[in-house]
Order: sequence, then C-alpha cells, then structure tokens
Amino acid sequence: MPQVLKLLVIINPVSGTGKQKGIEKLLNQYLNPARFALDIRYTQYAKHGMELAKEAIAESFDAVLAVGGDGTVNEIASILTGTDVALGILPCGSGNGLARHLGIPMNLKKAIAWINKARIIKMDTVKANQYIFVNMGGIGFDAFISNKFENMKGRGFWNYARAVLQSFFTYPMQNFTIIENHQEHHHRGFLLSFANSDQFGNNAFIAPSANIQDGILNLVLLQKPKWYQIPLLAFQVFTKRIEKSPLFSQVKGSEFRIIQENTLAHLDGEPIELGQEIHLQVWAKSLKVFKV
Ligand SMILES: Nc1ncnc2c1ncn2[C@@H]1O[C@H](COP(=O)(O)OP(=O)(O)OP(=O)(O)O)[C@@H](O)[C@H]1O
Repeated sequence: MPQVLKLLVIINPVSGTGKQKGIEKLLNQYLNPARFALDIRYTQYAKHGMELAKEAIAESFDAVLAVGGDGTVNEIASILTGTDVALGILPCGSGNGLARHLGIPMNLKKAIAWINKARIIKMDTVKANQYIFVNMGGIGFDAFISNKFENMKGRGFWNYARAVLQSFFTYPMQNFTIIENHQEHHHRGFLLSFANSDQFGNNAFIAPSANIQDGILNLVLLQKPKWYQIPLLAFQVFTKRIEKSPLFSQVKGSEFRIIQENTLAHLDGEPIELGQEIHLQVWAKSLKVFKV
C-alpha cells in the first residue's frame, strides 16, 4: 500500500476573487485520506506563505498544497526549491499560470480529485538575482502592468484586462540588452518575458515552446503592436500561435544577463525592484511538483 503523505495546506484567504472560501470542507470531503494526512494553515499577511513553507520543511511535511494565486505559489515554491518537499496547487488566483501549465483543473472539486491521482515530478525553477520564480518573469510592459494591477482594488481576469487597456497605448518601447556567453545583443521592445512555462496565466501563451522540465529559459521579446495588429496578436497568444507573429522573437538558454532602462520587474506576476541588471539562471529539476 502506498505511503500516506504528510500534507500542509497553506491557504491565502485574500487571493483571487474568494474561491477558496469553503475549501476546508471540500478538502475534508474529497481529498483521499488513504493518501494524505492533512494540516491546514492560513496566511495572515503578505509573504507569510514563505514562513509557513519553512515550517513545512522544519516539521518534515512531505508536501505543501498552495491554495491561492501565482504570488502565493511563488512564495511557497521559492522556499521549497532545492528541498524534498513537493508542491501541489489548488488554483484560486487571477491568472494561475503554473497551475494551468501543469494541467490542474480550475474547478476546486476537480483539482482535488486531480491531486488524489497525481504523481510527483521535478521541474526547473529560475533564479533572478537573489530571488526565485517558477512560472514567468519579465520586464517592460508586463512588469508595469503587474505593478499597476497590484495597486488596483479588484482582482480577476477583467480587472487585469482593464489595467492592460488603460496603459497599452501610452507605454513606450524600451531598450533591453541581453548578454549570453559574453556576447551582447541590443534590442528595443515592448516587453521581455522570462518564460519557464509557456503561459502568463489565463491561457495567454507568450512562449508556446517553453517547458518546465527542459533546463531552458525562453526569453521572449515582443514588439509593440499597431492598433490594427492587436486582434490577430491576441488570437495568436490564446491559440499558441504567437511564434508565427512578426512582432515575436525568442532566444533560449540556461543563463543570461539582462540590462534594462528601468529597475522594475515582475516575478510570477508580483512586481519587484530588481535593478537595471538582472542575472537569470535556470536551476534545473530543483522543485518537486504534483502532476498527473
Ligand atoms: N492574509 C493576507 N493579507 C494580505 N495579503 C496577503 C495575505 N496572505 C497573502 N497575502 C499576499 O497576497 C498577495 C496576492 O496573492 P496571490 O498572488 O496568491 O493572489 P492574486 O494576486 O489574487 O492572484 P494572481 O497572482 O493569480 O493574480 C501575495 O503577495 C501575498 O503575499
């Protein structure tokens, strides 16, 4: 008989639009007790997820189930990276990028059933200066939007779309320098995404060929579309066809230095001051995650 896994459930009560209310009842009802022994803790303030993940390691839990959005996943994953403690996700955020990439259902009852039958695989994570991200980082327009979105009251897809529309036409192109193997390449672009997985969240595929198990980071440079190019670009983003766009270019590698004009970046959707120089390094197969 398979071993019962000691599972710490970490719930962010303020993530997303409140889908996590009632989650304890669902877990008690649907999580397989023959496979998981549960303990449940709530985050009480920003970054508390990191402290709770440290408790999971100190208390010899086998796995953590993150109940929240990409920010909560990032906090917990950044602590579990390089350890034997596995990460599962019950998606309750606005974008749920990594959860979607892993194929976790957005419906919580179905997501719990998914966890019941999942196995554990190892995925890559990425170091960006002294921080870790698991899904997507970036500079330029998407960093600007993540900062704007954080300061907005509402969450969810439509509020995110509103933030994008409000700034899209006025946000200027930026200079980015990409340094790989001592070779400098100068670019101008609208955004530069650091893609470990293929999507931002909400099935917006900025890097359709990115894979969390290949030891490779896809750097995607996007040019600013003219207004009449937006419908086709949006179609290409949501149908995994963006690589066909003339606005898209990409380099792949495991280590880069990036120089930007600004100091703002985002890591897994959370805005962060990373400075003008960013050192990106893939940490291959460093995080255990649940996957069907
Ligand atoms: N009890 C709390 N009170 C206030 N902030 C919290 C609390 N618990 C966690 N946080 C913070 O909430 C922030 C948002 O969390 P998260 O990213 O999971 O949700 P979201 O922003 O709604 O989803 P998404 O990232 O998918 O848009 C994180 O930065 C986290 O540190």
